Amino acid sequence: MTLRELLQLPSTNNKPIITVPLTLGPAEKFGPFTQKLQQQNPDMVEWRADYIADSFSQAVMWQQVKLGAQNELAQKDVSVMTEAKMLAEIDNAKQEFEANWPVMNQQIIKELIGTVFDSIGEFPVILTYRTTAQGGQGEMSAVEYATFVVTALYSGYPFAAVDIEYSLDELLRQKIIDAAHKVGIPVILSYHDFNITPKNSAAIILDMAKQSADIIKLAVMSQSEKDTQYLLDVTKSVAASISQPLITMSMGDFGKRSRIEGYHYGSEMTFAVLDGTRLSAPGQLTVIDLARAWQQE
Ligand SMILES: O=C1C[C@@](O)(C(=O)O)C[C@@H](O)[C@@H]1O
Repeated sequence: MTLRELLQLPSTNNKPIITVPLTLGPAEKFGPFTQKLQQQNPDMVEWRADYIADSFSQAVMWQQVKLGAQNELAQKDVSVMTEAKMLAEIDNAKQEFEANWPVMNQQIIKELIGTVFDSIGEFPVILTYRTTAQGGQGEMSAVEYATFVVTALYSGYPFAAVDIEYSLDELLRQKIIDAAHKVGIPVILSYHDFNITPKNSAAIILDMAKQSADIIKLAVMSQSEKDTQYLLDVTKSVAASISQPLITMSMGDFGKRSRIEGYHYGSEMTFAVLDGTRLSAPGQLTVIDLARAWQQE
């Protein structure tokens, strides 16, 4: 089965799936992104939740509640004794907040996802949260991260796929895979190396293909034309020998070629940006650049 078929995307040409990362933070508006998205019309959007979700974490939300209560108190004209008593009460309220957090967290995550789906309309969405250790922006612990992703999967919103990193703790990884499969969402198992192109890239892909994931992705840093050609050759040599669709790319300037030509070697998706300022990985081209390069093939 091709990746297009698996993700139920219409097939308009023989080109790979173009996915645009959505990397908006909490203070940013969706409008300009949505407008460009509709103009440029890629196949999919990858919601990089790590750019925004931490702003709604338990610690951040408690700080907001606490600050609100403290500000209210500061405006009241109360004695030192009363103030001390009320401050102690705020601290007690923390326990109540913690007890209520799981339900609040579910509601917050659902609202956040609702905003994303409302903003990008009909475009299929890949859910990705990547921690700083995995090359992303997220600061959640592995457990918080897994809770976030599983909650998002169970939110009822129809994600087209979920992306998880191969380096994630195996038990947590399986928990996410099981949750995704329960609600019929395909899993992209990803491997990133932001420094080099590992010499054993083929073995890494074959190893990942043994896991119960539906799509395999490898993104590695290219430091030379040779690295990029190696990655393309590896892609060609393993794409047919694994049962899942494969996505590969060389990151960095040397790797740009792989984002254009990868599909000739068996990579079925390429990531591109709507404008040159919002890269989610080094070396990404714009959708317009990609189209131009394909016209010249
Ligand atoms: O895994 C990938 C590929 C990527 O790292 C790239 O190099 O284009 C960009 C990420 O947003 C995405 O999750």
